[in-house]
Amino acid sequence: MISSERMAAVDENADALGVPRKQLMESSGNAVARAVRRVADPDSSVAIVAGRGNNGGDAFVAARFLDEYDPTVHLLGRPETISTDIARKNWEALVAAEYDARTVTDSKSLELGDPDVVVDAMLGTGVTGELREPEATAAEAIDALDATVVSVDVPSGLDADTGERADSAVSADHVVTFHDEKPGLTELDAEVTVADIGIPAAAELFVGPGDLRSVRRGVRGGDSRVFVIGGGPYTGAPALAGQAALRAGASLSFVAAPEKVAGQIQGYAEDLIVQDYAGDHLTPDQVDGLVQTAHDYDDVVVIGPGLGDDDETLEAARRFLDAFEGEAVVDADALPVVSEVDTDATLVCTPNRKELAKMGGPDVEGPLRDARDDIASFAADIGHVVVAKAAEDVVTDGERTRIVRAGTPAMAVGGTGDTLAGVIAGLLGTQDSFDAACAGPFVNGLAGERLDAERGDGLLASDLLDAIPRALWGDER
Ligand SMILES: NC(=O)C1=CN([C@@H]2O[C@H](COP(=O)(O)OP(=O)(O)OC[C@H]3O[C@@H](n4cnc5c(N)ncnc54)[C@H](O)[C@@H]3O)[C@@H](O)[C@H]2O)[C@H](O)CC1
Ligand SMILES: [K+]
Repeated sequence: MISSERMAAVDENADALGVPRKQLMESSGNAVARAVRRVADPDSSVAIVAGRGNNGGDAFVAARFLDEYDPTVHLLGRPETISTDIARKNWEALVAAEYDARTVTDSKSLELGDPDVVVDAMLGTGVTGELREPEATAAEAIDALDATVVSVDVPSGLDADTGERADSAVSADHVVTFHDEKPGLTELDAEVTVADIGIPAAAELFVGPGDLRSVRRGVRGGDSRVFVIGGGPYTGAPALAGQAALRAGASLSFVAAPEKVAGQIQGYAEDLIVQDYAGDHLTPDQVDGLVQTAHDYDDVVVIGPGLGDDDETLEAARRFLDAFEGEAVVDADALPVVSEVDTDATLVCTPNRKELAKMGGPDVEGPLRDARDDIASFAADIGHVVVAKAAEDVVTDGERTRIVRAGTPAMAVGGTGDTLAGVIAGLLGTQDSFDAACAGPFVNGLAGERLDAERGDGLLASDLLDAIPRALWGDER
């Protein structure tokens, strides 16, 4: 089962892996032609009714695989209004090859005749709202025919995710959908075929540029604040995490740190708002105040960077996680307490392989990706998202598991885990925790790749900070 949003991301990931959409369209069209052949007799007449998007594009391809039926193709609109170049190229190929390809500029001139089979390729996952003209009249004309209706991807007018039907949605006898079942088709009274269109499994397993589409929309539309609880023996880590969160879209970034080091942390970056508490390390008596602040301001918390593992500090981290009910990234020294608390918070844990074992997860020798099932069952046990960090990261919420290949050996330097924790936190405020956990290491890794390409080795974690926005936004703005 796959949602339209995820389908679009997987399409884009396939493209990035070298399987372009035009190739997918060719496979889609071929699958539609096979379905027509299954329901048609050798002397059947076939009419194709196509819209102006890729749904129509699939049918233009199908026409080329149905030569023996000499199909009539009706494009609902002028060719210059075809909305994608891959669909337009397939239309132009039909015209150049002298198929019976007709353009219908007004619904009254739609002449379907009396075909035995109709291919409904007006609207697929791009449909929005009630059917407009000429699709609405065309849908009624299709339903009025005594023909077998084969719908491309979804019956036109049906929402692929919810199954909601627009008033004049097409009633299909058969549906050929692509790559995976669509939630909106489960209750449909029609024969549904799921056609494999050659999308590599890697397009779903490896986080890719397609996974950033929804993340960008979220960041653009959102407004999140991050609250780093870190610092003590170390001062750089909370500063890197706090700045990385801003670079990934957080609007404000606070750091709560012991007064002994607060000034030093503030000194790293004026962009951080550093709040100090008494002493030189986190102690349990600070916890209530920190929880109150985090709840009052609905902050995404990052707990752990540079915190230190003093017994009192670990007890404080335990109490914080016990009481906190929001979203938090847990990193570094705070990780071992996660499996000791029963928290209502939504956590994203970011252990490296040593920390993974230390927090009760699998003790993995080789590549983490080979142990992804064990890591997934650990995530399911603790009920939180786990980002197990290595050359290739494993991200899992216990059900879904993705691998992040982005990054370079140059990133094996102190502090890149802190920027990662900050990037995830910066995204968490506006994303589902699993999506933020997948996008975070991908963006952090892309930033490292770009810097490595530009400068070669000697990369510093602090160099990543201003490369994060470009990695997140790509050439989109
Ligand atoms: N991996 C895959 O699943 C692949 C799917 N393919 C096919 O692509 C379509 C989705 O194509 P898209 O261009 O995004 O949108 P549509 O063709 O569904 O429709 C957009 C088209 O229709 C117009 N429109 C939208 N709403 C309405 C309305 N209510 N009334 C009238 N017209 C409407 C809009 O203006 C656009 O022009 C998917 O379903 C698959 O069939 C790829 O071909 C291969 C990979
Ligand atoms: K359709």
